[in-house]
Amino acid sequence: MAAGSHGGYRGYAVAREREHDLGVSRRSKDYYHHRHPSRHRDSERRRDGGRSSGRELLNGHSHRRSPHPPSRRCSSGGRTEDREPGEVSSGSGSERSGEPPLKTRELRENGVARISKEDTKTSPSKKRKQSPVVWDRNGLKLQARHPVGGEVDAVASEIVMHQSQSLPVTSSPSSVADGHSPMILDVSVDSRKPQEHEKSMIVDDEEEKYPTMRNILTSRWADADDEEEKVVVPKKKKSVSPMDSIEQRFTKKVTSPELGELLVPNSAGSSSRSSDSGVVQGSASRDLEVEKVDNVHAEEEAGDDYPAGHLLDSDSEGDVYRSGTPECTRSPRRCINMLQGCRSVDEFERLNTINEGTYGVVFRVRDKRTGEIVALKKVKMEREREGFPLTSLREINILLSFHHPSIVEVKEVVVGSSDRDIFMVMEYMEHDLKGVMETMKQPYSQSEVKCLMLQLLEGVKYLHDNWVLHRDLKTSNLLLNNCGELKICDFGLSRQYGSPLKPYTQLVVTLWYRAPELLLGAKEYSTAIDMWSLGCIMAELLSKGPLFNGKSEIDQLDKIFKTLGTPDENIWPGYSKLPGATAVKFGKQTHNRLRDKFRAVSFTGGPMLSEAGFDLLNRLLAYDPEKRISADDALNHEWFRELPLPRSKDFMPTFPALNEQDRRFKKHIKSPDPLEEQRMKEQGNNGDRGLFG
Ligand SMILES: Nc1ncnc2c1ncn2[C@@H]1O[C@H](COP(=O)(O)OP(=O)(O)OP(=O)(O)O)[C@@H](O)[C@H]1O
Repeated sequence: MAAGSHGGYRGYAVAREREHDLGVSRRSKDYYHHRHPSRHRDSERRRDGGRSSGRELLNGHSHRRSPHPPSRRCSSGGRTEDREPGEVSSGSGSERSGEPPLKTRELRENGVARISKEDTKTSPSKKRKQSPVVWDRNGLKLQARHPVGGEVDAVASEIVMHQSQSLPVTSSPSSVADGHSPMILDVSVDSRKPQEHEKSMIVDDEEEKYPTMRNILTSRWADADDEEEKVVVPKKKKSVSPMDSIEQRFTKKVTSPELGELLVPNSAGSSSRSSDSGVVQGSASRDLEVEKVDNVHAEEEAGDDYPAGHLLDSDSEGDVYRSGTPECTRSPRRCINMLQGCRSVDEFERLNTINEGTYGVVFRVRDKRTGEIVALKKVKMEREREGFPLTSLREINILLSFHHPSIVEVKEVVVGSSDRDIFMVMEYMEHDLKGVMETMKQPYSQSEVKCLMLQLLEGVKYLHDNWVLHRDLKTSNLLLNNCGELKICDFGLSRQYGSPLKPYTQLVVTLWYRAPELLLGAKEYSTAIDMWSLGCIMAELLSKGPLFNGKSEIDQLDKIFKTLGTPDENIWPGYSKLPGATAVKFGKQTHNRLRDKFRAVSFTGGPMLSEAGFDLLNRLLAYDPEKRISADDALNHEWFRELPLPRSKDFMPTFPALNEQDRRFKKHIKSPDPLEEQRMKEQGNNGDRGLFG
C-alpha cells in the first residue's frame, strides 16, 4: 500500500498545510536526488540568485526568463537508470537533438512548422525514429521498413500484438534523417491510382475519407538500433504467395495466443476458433473490417458495400482501394480475424459501470481466472453504420503498442456474444483527475502539481517521441491510482503524425483544452497542440478549475485573448494568415494577465505559482506553436528543480475510489467535446456557429 494511503484524504489536508509548499520532506528530497542527481548538483550550484537574466516575449507578455533556460538537451541515460521502481521514465535512452521531433530549421506557414527538405538531408547524424504504428494509405504503395532494417511489403511487416514486443520505453525520433515521413513508409505512388494519390496529398480529412485498411496488425516497433535500421532486407515478400504467408503466420500463432495477440485466420473467410479460455465462435461476419467511419474527422463515410465485421489488412498495392468486396475470398491475405484467440468477456465478472464516454462505456470487472480487477472499455458501435469505428481502432492499436508507466495499459481485447461487442481490457485505475479535483476542497499544492506534471510530461514525451499526437488531453482523460500514479487514457482522437506535416482536421481536442491554432483553423499542427492542453491542465491543477472554459470556439478564443493578450504577427508570426484570424474581430487586449490568476504569493488563498512555475506555464501557453515548449524541454524546466520539489508519488494524496461508483449520471460542467460539436454541426444545431460556420 502506498505510504500516502494510510492517511487518506483527511490526513492529506493536514499534511498539505504542513508542507505549505515550503518545507520539503526528506523523502521528497531523496526522491528528487535519486531521480535527478545531476540536476540536483546543478541546481545547488545555481542557487545563487542569478535568476533574473534574459527576458523573453511570449504571448506578448514580457516575463522573466529563467536564468538557466531549459537546455534543449534532455538528460537522458541517467534519469532512466536512476529511477525508483515504478517511477515514470522519460523513455529516452536514445540520443536527443534537443528539439521536438519535427524540429529542424523550418519553414513557416500559417504559424505552423513545415520541415525543410534541405535540412532533413543535411542532418545525417540524426536518425528518424520508427513509428510504432502504421496506418495504411490507400492508393499508396506502402513499403515498411523491417525492424531489422530494409524494406518489406507492408503486409509482410505485420506485427502481432504481443506483450513481449512492447514498444521500448526508450525512444526519440529526434529528427528526420531522410526526409521521409516518420511513418517509415517509403511511399511510392501506385501508378494506377494517380488521383487518389493527389487527393491524399491535399488534406488529412480527404485522405481519411477513404475506407483505408487501417488495422492493428501493422504496428511496428520502434527500434533504437541505428545499425539494424540500415540493413536492407531484400523484398522477398513478393515471391511468397499470400496463402503461404498466412499459413505460416497462422501455424505459428494459433495454438497459444498471447494477451493482445491478433491472429490470422487459417482460411479465407473462415474464422472458427477457440481459445483455451473461452471458445469464440467466429464467422466471416465476426471479423472486423476497418472502415473509414470517423465521426470526428468530418470524413467521408465508407461505401455501403462493406459488411460489418471484417478487418482488412494493409494493402501494399493499394488495389483494394475503396473496393466494394472486402471478402476474404477475394484477397485472403488481407483478411485478418483480429478476434481469433481473443478471450470471451464472460470470463470477467462485472462489478460496476464506471463511466460512459463518447466512444465507449467503461466497466470495473474482475478477471475470473486471475481475480485481478481490471477496467473493460466497450467499444461503442451503435454510431457506426458498419465496420469498426476508426477512433476505437486507433485507440486499440496505439494502446496495445505502447507501454509506458504514464500511459494506461491495454492488456488484451476480448469479445462478447454479439458481433459488435468488443472490449479493451485495461489496467484499472481508481480515479480520473477531473473526478478527484471535483471532490477536493483545496487545489493541489505546487509540489503535488509537479509530481503530476512530471508524470504527464513523461507520458506525452513518450507519445511524441513515437510520433503520436494524443489530441484530447484533458483532466478526465488522466487516470490516477492510489499509488500516486497518473496515466493518460482515451486515445480515441489520437493519431500518428508525420514529417513533413500534413493537414489534419481541426476538430480535435475538447474545447477548453484546444490550442489557439486549432481554434483559428490551422490544419497543419503538431505536438504543440498537446502542449497547450498541458498548459491548461497545469493551470487547472493549480487552481482547481478550468483555465479557459469557453462555450463555443469564439468564446474560447475570446477567453484566451482576454487572459493572454490578443496575438499579433510579432508574437506569433503567421498568425494573420490563419483562416480564423480575420474571420472575427476580437477586442484588442495588449497585456498578458495570466499572472493575475497565479500569484507568486497569495494572501487570499488563490493559487500560488513561483516565477519559474509561471515561466513554464507561460511557455506551455505560448501562442506561437513553434515557441511553445516541448515535453522534453518542459521536463528539464527549472520549476521542477526548485523548492518545493516534486512530491514523491508515495506521498501523493489518496481518495476513495471514485471508479467503484457508477459515475455516468453525475452532473458536472463539461467542456464541449469535439464529437459533440461535430454532431451539433451535423444537426445544424450549432448555436454559435464558430469561426467557420
Ligand atoms: N483503465 C481505467 N480504469 C478506470 N477507469 C477508467 C479507465 N479508463 C477509463 N476510465 C473511466 O472512464 C471514463 C471514460 O473513459 P474514456 O475517456 O476512455 O472513454 P471515452 O468514451 O473515450 O470518453 P470521452 O467521452 O471522454 O472521450 C474516464 O474518464 C474514466 O473515468
